[in-house]
Amino acid sequence: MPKRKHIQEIISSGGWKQVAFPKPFSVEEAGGEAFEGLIEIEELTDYEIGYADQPIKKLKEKPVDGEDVQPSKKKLRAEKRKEERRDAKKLVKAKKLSAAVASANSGEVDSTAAIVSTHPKKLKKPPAEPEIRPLKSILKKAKPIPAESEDLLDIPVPATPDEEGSDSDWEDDTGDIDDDEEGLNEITDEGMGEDEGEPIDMSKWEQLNVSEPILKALREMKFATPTAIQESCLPAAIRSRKDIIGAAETGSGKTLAFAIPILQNIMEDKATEPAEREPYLRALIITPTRELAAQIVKHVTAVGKYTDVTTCLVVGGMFKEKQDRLLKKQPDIVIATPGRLYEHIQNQTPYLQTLTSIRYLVIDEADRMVEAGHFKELTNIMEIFAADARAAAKRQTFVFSATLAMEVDTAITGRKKPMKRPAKTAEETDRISGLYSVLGLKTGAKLVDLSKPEGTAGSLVERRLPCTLKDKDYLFYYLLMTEATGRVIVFCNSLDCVRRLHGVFSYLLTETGRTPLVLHAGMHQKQRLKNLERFQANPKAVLLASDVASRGLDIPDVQFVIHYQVPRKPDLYVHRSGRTARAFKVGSSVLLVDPSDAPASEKILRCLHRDRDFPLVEVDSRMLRFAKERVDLARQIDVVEHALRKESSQDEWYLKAAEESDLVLDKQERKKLEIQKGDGRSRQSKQAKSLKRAMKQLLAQPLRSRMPGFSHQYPALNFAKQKLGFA
Ligand SMILES: Nc1ncnc2c1ncn2[C@@H]1O[C@H](COP(=O)(O)OP(=O)(O)OP(=O)(O)O)[C@@H](O)[C@H]1O
Repeated sequence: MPKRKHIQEIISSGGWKQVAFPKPFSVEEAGGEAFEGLIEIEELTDYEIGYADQPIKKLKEKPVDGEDVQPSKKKLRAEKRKEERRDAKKLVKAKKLSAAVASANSGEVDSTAAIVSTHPKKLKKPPAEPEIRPLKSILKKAKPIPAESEDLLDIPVPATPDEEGSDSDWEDDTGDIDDDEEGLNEITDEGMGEDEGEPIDMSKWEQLNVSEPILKALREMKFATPTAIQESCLPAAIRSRKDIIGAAETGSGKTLAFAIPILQNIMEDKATEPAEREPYLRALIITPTRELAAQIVKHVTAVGKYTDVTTCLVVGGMFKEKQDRLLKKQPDIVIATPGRLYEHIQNQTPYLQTLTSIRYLVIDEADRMVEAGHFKELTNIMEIFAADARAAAKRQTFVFSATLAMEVDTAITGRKKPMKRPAKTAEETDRISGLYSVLGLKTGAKLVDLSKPEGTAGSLVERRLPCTLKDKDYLFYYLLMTEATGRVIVFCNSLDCVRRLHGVFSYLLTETGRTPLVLHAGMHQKQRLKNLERFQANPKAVLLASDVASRGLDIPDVQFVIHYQVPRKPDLYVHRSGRTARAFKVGSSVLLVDPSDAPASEKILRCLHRDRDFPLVEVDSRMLRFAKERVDLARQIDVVEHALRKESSQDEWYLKAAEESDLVLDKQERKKLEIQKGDGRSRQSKQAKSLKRAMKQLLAQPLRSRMPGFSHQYPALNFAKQKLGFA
């Protein structure tokens, strides 16, 4: 319904002028009684109307060129009339206010006062009269007033919806609306600029000394509060510039716990250094995987968006020449994997020749980085750093991981009763103290260990599904069909396992819109990144991965992690599971435990201080039957497709070899090969087609209609327990 417009005032610079009628005026014709007694009709010339929602800003005066602008007599009369009206209004308002105050003091509710409070527009006045201020603005601004200074306007009148946003003073008070006049008026009409969203209170970050450019980015990212690890690390890292050893659960924001101090400290360094100083490499962040390095670049760039700090990614699988070009731009921070970084050092890439003088060093996933036998290059790099003692003394080092404080080398046999973990100091913790010497940490480093004995994220739901090797695929698909229906990461211990699962489930999952993607170290880097992008783009995607994806990857909304094979090391279990339940969101992890996995599973429980096994996944036997039916068909398709692929590649190889050695194949041989190339005529090809048709039919049948009475609630029947004798 259109809003009725309230006329606030009419200002005229003209005068009243008689309206002439072409014929004598007739009361009857004009509408009868309403016009009785009418003598003449006059119209007001040259006026402007002010509506409640559109007040008059200023009367426009149009001076004639070369003339002094003198107000006409008519104009002066109009001004006078306007002033008289204003005075009269003020008087009425003042009386009403006095009445309101009197009634407020006496505890009575005065209806007149209520009207005043609900129509603050009527309190509007020219700026020259500050003694009458809109109630709402006063109430909003009201601070406790000492008894003796209480004045007439301190009336506790609640705001009404009508008042909301109807007064520009009120909006000025909020302090977060553009103070442009036009804008204010627009917002007044719409009511407090709802589109702007709630202002974000960043005071928690401010208390940690985070500077404005970083605050601005955090505000945009809607990160209103620091996480516990950030809260604990930032003061020591920013104010005291201490070395930091940080351990906290997966997905708890460790990246920003080092990224913010580094950005902030670099900004401060730049501000205090002579402007003419040549750019130099200030910080180095080393991570175990390329994907993680690329992700850290993104995080640092996002939070450093409003700073002048620059970054560069240096990882394997990228053209070295391109990296050389990027390094020539003299970035402030290099984020690298150890192998490629060391290659650059050996090749004497000019910008990295000043590497030892870096002020900030981060070793992310540090426990993995210093593991014996891994990252030999890192040891070499650390030796280069250690050689310059003066630079080392000035350097601030950050060492982070979710499993930094975990004792992972517990023997597989002989389950011990979990012991209460004693509090650790930096030097007491074996794994951590090892880092001191390897990474050249200074004494007095701040140890922030927020990791819990149970190791995994608090918001993670952990379960297990015992199975035989034969049933593993069925139960795996059962999970994908029933519970793990969102974005899922499936971890395997070997590349062979990843490849096999991809083969078996490729067609089946693709048909249900969940094309499985693979990620392992044996792939081209470009394909790795592409698959990760595709995984992030599909909310139902399934990623079949090796442990290259287990650490650090922060993919939003991963609903489920399935350990198709139990990891052989407990810290890997923590990291794999940590790809879900990130940033305190809920997520699930299931261990598929076949008999060969049992010892590793035991080890995990022991290391993570669990006194009982993970709870079991409940399995609905009827649903499992459908899973079996589909998986069996999928396996057949895989066998035939595999044979086809093999044949086709053999033929191609044969033809190519024949071509290269100028062998002339006779017609018959060529024909035979072409038939076998599988263009729909070969036996396997036909078989594959018919199997796929069968699969389509199977998938087209809604599960519910095939199971009368099935309610999609899983009855408490545990097929696995019963069938496999784990009950
Ligand atoms: N203060 C914050 N408020 C809200 N979200 C945050 C905050 N800090 C970080 N995050 C988000 O939380 C997620 C996890 O952060 P991050 O990747 O740094 O975790 P992590 O502790 O390094 O995990 P992992 O141990 O697996 O490497 C990211 O998406 C990050 O953007």
